[in-house]
Amino acid sequence: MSAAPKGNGARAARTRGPVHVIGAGLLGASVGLGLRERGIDVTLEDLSPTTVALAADYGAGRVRTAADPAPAIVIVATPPDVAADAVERALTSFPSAVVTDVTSVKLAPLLELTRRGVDLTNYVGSHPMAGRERGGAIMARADLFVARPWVICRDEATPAEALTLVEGVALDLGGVLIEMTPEEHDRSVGLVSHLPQVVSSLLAARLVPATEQAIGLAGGGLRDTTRIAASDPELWMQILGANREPVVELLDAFGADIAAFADALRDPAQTGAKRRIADLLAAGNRGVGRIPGKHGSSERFTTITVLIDDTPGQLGLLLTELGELGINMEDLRLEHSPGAQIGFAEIAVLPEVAERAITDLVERGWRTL
Ligand SMILES: NC(=O)C1=CN([C@@H]2O[C@H](COP(=O)(O)OP(=O)(O)OC[C@H]3O[C@@H](n4cnc5c(N)ncnc54)[C@H](O)[C@@H]3O)[C@@H](O)[C@H]2O)C=CC1
Ligand SMILES: O=C(O)C(=O)Cc1ccc(O)cc1
Repeated sequence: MSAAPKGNGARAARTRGPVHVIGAGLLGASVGLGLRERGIDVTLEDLSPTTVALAADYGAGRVRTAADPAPAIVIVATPPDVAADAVERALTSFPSAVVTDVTSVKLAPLLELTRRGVDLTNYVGSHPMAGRERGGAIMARADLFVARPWVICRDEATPAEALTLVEGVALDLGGVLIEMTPEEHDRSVGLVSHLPQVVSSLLAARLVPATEQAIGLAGGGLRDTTRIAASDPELWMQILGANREPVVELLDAFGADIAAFADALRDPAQTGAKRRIADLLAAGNRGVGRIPGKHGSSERFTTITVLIDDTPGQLGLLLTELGELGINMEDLRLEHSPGAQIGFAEIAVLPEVAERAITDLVERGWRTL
């Protein structure tokens, strides 16, 4: 658990409670923590009494009792395979409330609710594109949604007041609103979230039989491409199962790319093989250039790498000296060299100050890469 950054509370909250959260794990408790920081009354419910008590202990809200007034808004944050059940139950139990859910897939729960004939006037599906590898209330953070996209799936029948309530919660939590149809949403997350999860997991699975010696050589490249392989297999089985059509299509296309790449590499002497390899690698450059940075895709940063002794105080000293030099640090990442008392501080700065930053740091005795 961690506190929200200062400043999110400067603007008056849009949301009027009580807000009721069903499913007090990572997403539910993070919603609760963020809203509580804005002073909004939050009640919690979970299948697990221990989880709900834990989330309440952390300050994500209070456990709902029969004496509580009806909520104005209900947020369903259960696993995907019970999301439709929980939404239906919420709409029935709290007929005056607007109900949203944060499920990672949007079409399957909607189709299931429609198939059951549930009146969906008060339901607006949504999905914050923010998460962590590990679930559970213990991993929750009030600032999880800050500056992250929050997809809202409304349709022409959605009442304006219902939309305003759901958007208000997303904005109060620092999210950036994006409107999409459930189909657009599922195809988009298939590409930017679900395919990467499968690729990362399969890549990391290749490491299982590797020797200790080979693993010992691992660096940033492997870490970057396998971070999300640490995600919860049960949750991902549900997400992938609920979005299987777009994901299978993407996997087939990706498999064809891999096969084409391997064919070209197998016989690089054949005419055009080198060009095919270069074209695929260059397309990767263009693709990665399209991923939005924290200031949007148009402004990207230059990373400078500074070697630091892996001893207390060194990083603090580096940051102080950067401040003295008037260099604004946009992002920071730390890497440790296995087996050596040395670390690498990767500092993102504006491209126009990168050269000066390196010169000035070297002048002060720092080693850069
Ligand atoms: N983990 C992530 O990175 C993200 C997850 N999501 C979505 O958020 C939802 C929740 O995911 P997490 O918070 O990661 O999972 P989690 O496992 O941390 O929390 C889910 C909670 O729901 C509870 N629960 C299960 N069935 C329930 C029921 N019928 N009624 C009440 N509570 C019930 C569980 O006991 C658990 O505490 C999922 O639908 C997921 O697709 C959305 C964005 C990111
Ligand atoms: O790690 C990341 O890149 C994420 O953003 C995690 C994530 C996982 C599942 C979601 O439905 C949304 C976001």
